[in-house]
Amino acid sequence: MTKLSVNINKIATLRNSRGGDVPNVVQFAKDVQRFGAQGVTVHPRPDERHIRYQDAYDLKPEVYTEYNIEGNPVDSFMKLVLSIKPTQVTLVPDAVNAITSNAGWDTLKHKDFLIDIINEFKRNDIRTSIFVDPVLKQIEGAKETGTDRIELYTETFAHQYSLGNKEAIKPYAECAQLASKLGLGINAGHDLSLDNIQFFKENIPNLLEVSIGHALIAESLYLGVENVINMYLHKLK
Ligand SMILES: CC(=O)[C@@H](O)[C@H](O)COP(=O)(O)O
Ligand SMILES: NCC(=O)COP(=O)(O)O
Repeated sequence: MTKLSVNINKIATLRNSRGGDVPNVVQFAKDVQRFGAQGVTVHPRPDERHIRYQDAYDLKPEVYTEYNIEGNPVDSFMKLVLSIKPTQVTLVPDAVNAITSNAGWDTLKHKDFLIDIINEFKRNDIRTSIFVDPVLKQIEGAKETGTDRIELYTETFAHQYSLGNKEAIKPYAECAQLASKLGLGINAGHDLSLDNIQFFKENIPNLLEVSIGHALIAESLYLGVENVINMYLHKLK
């Protein structure tokens, strides 16, 4: 079975656009777990434009499934994760001003840095995962860092699949096979959706967890809007 971890960054983005507390991110996390999600993911960025550091603390007592905190291990992020002690930390090399994550780690170039950071989290009993492109030598490099898991960066797959190119799964399947052989756990995320998730899952052996945010929230709007319009119409009769 592959676990679904719901990335709730978009809920924070919507809340922040009005400055109040609607929608409430903690309530949303409680609800997705009640509906069956097996994890909650947040990706706090230093500018806190999406999820805020305080949200990550507030979520800690309410996330009774797997709590996954993603981000670039700058000092403030390290401090946050080490004090919350989530189930898993996913290291992502995102630039401060990037709209969203747009590349995996160069695990060869940053090997020593990653080893130090991963050791620190493992000393604190936090499972580690590192965000990587589907490139075999990067998986081998990931193994050298001592990480428990990798997260395959699925943007290219999702884009190519939407264009009808099913061959785009190949490098992911090859990397997953290698990762399994090396004893690395396999997560995946970025732009996974109701359209592509089944095909991805069927072709990736030993897929432990996917984290999904952007598409899942957009799909929830579409799949829920008819119901909400009808509720308004009913009250306006
Ligand atoms: C690590 C990753 O794949 C990203 O998708 C990220 O977690 C999403 O974060 P945003 O919602 O802030 O773009
Ligand atoms: N790690 C990927 C993630 O948390 C969600 O990415 P996306 O579904 O918002 O693209």
